[in-house]
Amino acid sequence: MTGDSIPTVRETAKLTDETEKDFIQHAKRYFAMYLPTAGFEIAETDRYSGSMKREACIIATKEWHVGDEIRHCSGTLVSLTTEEERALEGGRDFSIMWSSRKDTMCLLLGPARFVNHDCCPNTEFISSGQNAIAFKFLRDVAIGEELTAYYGDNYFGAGNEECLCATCERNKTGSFRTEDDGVVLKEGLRPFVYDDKGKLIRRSVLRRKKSGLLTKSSKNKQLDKQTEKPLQPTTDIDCATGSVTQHTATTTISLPTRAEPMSFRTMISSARQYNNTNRLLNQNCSDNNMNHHLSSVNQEMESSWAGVNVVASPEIRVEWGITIFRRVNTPTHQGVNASLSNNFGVTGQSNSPFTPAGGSSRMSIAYLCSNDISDSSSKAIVIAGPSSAVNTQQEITRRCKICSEKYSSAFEYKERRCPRCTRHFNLFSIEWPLRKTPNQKVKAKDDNRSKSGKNRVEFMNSSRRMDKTAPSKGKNKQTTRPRNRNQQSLPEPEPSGEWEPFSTPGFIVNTIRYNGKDCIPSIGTFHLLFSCNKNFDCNQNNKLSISIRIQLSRRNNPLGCSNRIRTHEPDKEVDGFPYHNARKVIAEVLGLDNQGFVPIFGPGYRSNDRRPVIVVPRGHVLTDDSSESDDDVIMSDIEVETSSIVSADLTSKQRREEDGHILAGPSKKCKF
Ligand SMILES: C[S@@+](CC[C@H](N)C(=O)[O-])C[C@H]1O[C@@H](n2cnc3c(N)ncnc32)[C@H](O)[C@@H]1O
Repeated sequence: MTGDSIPTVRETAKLTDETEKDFIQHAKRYFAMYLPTAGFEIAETDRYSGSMKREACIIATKEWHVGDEIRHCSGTLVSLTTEEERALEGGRDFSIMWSSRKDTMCLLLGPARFVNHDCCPNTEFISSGQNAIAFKFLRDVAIGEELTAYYGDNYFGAGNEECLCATCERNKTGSFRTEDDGVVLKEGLRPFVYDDKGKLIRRSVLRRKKSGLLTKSSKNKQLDKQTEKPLQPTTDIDCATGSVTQHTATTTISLPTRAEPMSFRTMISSARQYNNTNRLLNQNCSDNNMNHHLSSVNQEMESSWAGVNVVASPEIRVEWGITIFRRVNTPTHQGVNASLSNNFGVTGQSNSPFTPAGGSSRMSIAYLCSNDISDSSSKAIVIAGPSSAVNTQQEITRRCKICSEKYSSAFEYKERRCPRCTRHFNLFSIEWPLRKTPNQKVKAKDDNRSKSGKNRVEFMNSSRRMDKTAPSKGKNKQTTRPRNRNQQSLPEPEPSGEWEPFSTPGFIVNTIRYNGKDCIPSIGTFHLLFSCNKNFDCNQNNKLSISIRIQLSRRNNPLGCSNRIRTHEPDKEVDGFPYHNARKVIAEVLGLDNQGFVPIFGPGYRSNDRRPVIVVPRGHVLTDDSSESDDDVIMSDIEVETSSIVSADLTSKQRREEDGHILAGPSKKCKF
């Protein structure tokens, strides 16, 4: 450590009284996801991107009932200037909403922004303080069910014609309607087809192409906010029968004039605007029908899986519960592929780089495609239907012993657990979807760690924890070693392929102090990033201010990806650490042994390989007092010393070479 005084994040990031408060509040919004009472988690889905890439969604981790409010899944609305709106238009997918209250376009930020739209949603937006929103349940929701809300009548094109929600699928509305595109779509398939060049394309895009509506230039046209048109008729869909009734509403909203039909970001009515529709919709949403639908979907999945074998290349890219790889499949097997579980999402053409449907340049898509799918040199994975002669070299499909979902054995880290349940276990030391409440000591089952009696997590305050743990040995990171050198966990497959350019300037965290002790991250490089909302997220008042991420480089990343340290040569020491269990290593490094540190990833979740992580002592974060969630997270005990990153936009190769070395600019320290 150098220097005595440690500037705070406030100083480093030039926060004012106002923005510092907002900043912390916003960080807490994300941290609240990890409270035992949160009742939801961010998961992944391929529903809204046609199995070509993944998007985030929110799923319930506990049962919710009509009228319940889910306060921890919150978000804030930040007004956008016209310039900002334009800037966002071209590129990344933020949740742009029209707020009638503010009378302006806004960004919805915070975990709430991962709630997807459904025409028959199970939640509705509710106000949760000034500029903040949360959700109220309109139906009972079971564990594992996706939480959805109604964005508006024209969010996904006029009358939501491009909507991909489960209700539209069931009712053959939105993107699932078949009547006017001349493409025969088999029952059960997603609304994606192959175009003349053999590329997989969204049906609505094909339709527009054919009708001459979609031209290159039209894609880039800016939103013309000036044009006011009457709100499209409100549509009531009977979730059960699919019958549609239209009502005319009196409110006006802005509609774009661009030639490209209104697409995702084009139009959202405010939370208030959809309420009437929503109420009507929900009168028609019967749980029985839903359940019936769900069970038929399950059956469909089940039958699609029967006889399906998967042949994987030896090089499979594994990220935190997500495997992304190039795959090949034939159109004749679309039906099978479309029904596969989350781990098998991508459909593409053999030997041809994949082009995202609709030319979308949304962030999540860009990441996934450029990482994996467009890399034509990467090895392919073949999904073959029942009739094919298949080779079951490496992978077999398994059913998770915890959640019963099917997954590929290639993604298995712990015995018979799917990636999601593994991740959950790594985070919370208890099986999905449970979370321990403070003072609850749960013995981990079926896990090596419980056998050794180690790694049981107790919740306690920091003073008790510090009493119990041995002081950190040595100040130098190179000399800090874990106590248990015998601890081993399964090595993971190394990711293949290039890393993405890393474009967010920020800081390298050289040291971490916890409760005044030197806690030097010996493994990997911590990047404390102060990024503006154009990149990830922002707080509610200062639109271009910071969000916090301590990001770990992927190589040697103790917390990112699968929660294990990646070594190129498993079982060898990395900076003096011989084993792979990241959480344990961090705990060791921080002198906290097995008391539990929680890797937290927050803003930017979707950019899968940029897992923003902050290390927060579990005892601090996971209090059970949801009414005072703002005070739950105490970051002040963690101090970090940073160097500014002098170079941005590194290529993956540069990044690999320069990690932690050349990049280091002037050294700074900050304290939360
Ligand atoms: C507020 S975000 C929701 C979170 C999003 N899935 C993500 O990963 O960022 C809105 C975006 O999600 C996708 N989305 C959500 N609901 C959808 C639906 N019913 N149909 C099509 N796309 C949807 C669209 O890409 C939309 O722009």
